[in-house]
Amino acid sequence: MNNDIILKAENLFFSYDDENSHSLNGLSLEIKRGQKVAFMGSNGSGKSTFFLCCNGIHRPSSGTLYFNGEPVTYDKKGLLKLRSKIGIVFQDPDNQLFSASVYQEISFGILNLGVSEEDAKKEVEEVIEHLEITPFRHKPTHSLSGGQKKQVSIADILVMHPDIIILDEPAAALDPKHTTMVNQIVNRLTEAGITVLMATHDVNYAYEWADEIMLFHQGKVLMHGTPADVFSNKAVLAQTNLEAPAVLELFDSLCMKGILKPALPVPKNLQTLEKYIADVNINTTHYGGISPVNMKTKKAILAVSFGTSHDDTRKVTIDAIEDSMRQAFPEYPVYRAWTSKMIIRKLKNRDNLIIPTVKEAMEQMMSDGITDVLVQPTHVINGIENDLMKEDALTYRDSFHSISFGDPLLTTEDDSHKVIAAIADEFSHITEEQALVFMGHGTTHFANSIYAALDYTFKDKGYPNFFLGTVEAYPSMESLKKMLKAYQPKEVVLAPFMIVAGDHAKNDMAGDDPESWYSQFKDEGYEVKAVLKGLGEYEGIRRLFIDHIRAVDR
Ligand SMILES: Nc1ncnc2c1ncn2[C@@H]1O[C@H](COP(=O)(O)OP(=O)(O)OP(=O)(O)O)[C@@H](O)[C@H]1O
Repeated sequence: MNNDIILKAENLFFSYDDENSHSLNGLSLEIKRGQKVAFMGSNGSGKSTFFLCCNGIHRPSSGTLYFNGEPVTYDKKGLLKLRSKIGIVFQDPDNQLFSASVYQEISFGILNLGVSEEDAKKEVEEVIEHLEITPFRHKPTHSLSGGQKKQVSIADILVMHPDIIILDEPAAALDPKHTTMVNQIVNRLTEAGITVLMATHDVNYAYEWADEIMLFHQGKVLMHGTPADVFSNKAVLAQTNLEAPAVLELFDSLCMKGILKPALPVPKNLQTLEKYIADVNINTTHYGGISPVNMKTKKAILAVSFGTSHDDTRKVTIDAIEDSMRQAFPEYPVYRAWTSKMIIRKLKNRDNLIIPTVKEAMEQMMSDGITDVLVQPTHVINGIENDLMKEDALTYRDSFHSISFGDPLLTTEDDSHKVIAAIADEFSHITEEQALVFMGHGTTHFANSIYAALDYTFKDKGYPNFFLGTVEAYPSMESLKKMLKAYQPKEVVLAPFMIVAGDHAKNDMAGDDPESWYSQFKDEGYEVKAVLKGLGEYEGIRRLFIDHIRAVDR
């Protein structure tokens, strides 16, 4: 037998009553020397019964138990040897402690082994000191606290110099302070090279402590392996009524949210997870998948737009933005994706033009061997479109080394200032007698508030005659009318606050329909002029998108 294996069970059967119900039901397992093994599984799955077979309290009806490679014989000599080398610390110390004084209790076993009183005294004193029993060593055992009794019952076993210590739920009924103390003692046992087998229902403790988990189910081992392997097997956990440890659950959900990279080593404890979180740059836009080891980086930009069916405006807006990306990043191929399925369908039917969705573009990049994706939306705000686009892209997070997201146009305060500067540049000819009124789209998403904020910032930055309203939300046409009445311009100049000058700009803003902004402002008595120029046509806006890519290109 492999010398590393200290204990081996081969097809053990054991029944308490009739032969039809087996508490051990063909149990086989191997324990490596010096390991910390957590025995887990639902109540009644056979853990304690196995332990009792290990020190001869029970004898398997069939099968063989090997200790240090030798089959265990359950005769008197065999049992004496077994009990001196494999010690059990029972769950309830009252089932174990029977001597009146602490000293008598600890020395009982070793004296029984035939060790001289003098040598026994030396051993007992050592254990008393090692396990910090000195402060209560002169108390009668019955008056000790639960934690102190546990210390003495571990001392009982430790003094025999066992090769294996079995602990049955060592922390049961202990308060947190005593649990920590017992855990520290257990750590010292393993540091001393003793093989420790522990039955526990505490998944969090077992996950962090154990080298190996033995998962019992109906009298045999259902699964064994490293804590990470066992606890990530959801089917096996469900079958044995176990929950995943909190640290794993938390790690999983932080990966799902894209906050941590799934490629990180699975954290062994909360401290490691805390470190991962501390290392996250809260402004991070990076999501990672496969390991970069030995992988050649091939980066690409994915420009994601809502889309437009108007070719004239597309050329000077979306196409122009993508062209400036190519110019700014000549080393990266630029891919296109649109988020409006309706427009994609329309172009396919009308012009037989195929525009990829985000998912299709991600697939294409995968097959082109792209390893790192810089996704740059041309969306104006961080609204629903942007959220959904990110979700779609992140479906592929495990297929790329990294996926990074540049911000939509209006994200930070600095963006607002730069957008205003770009507008001021574009409309430097606007006089005080004119009101420049922008039409934004508007949304029910909370990000809509940026429109009103920008309108406020126009004024704050010295442009009292710049106004921003939305077609679908606040600020509405009604608010604009009130504000213009207060400003009293001679002429209203309308312009879209959208990347393209498409349907909304052409119809809702500049159309002849009585409901259009053009008609409504006319009805209010203003001279009205419409400038059909999408934001994508402004050089300053295109530059801002490039800045946003640069910010996430690491
Ligand atoms: N003294 C006994 N007499 C009869 N049946 C018993 C006895 N002890 C245990 N059993 C039965 O043997 C089976 C295995 O019990 P065992 O105590 O070994 O399980 P366990 O995994 O240690 O459970 P727990 O997590 O509750 O400690 C159960 O069906 C139990 O009812």
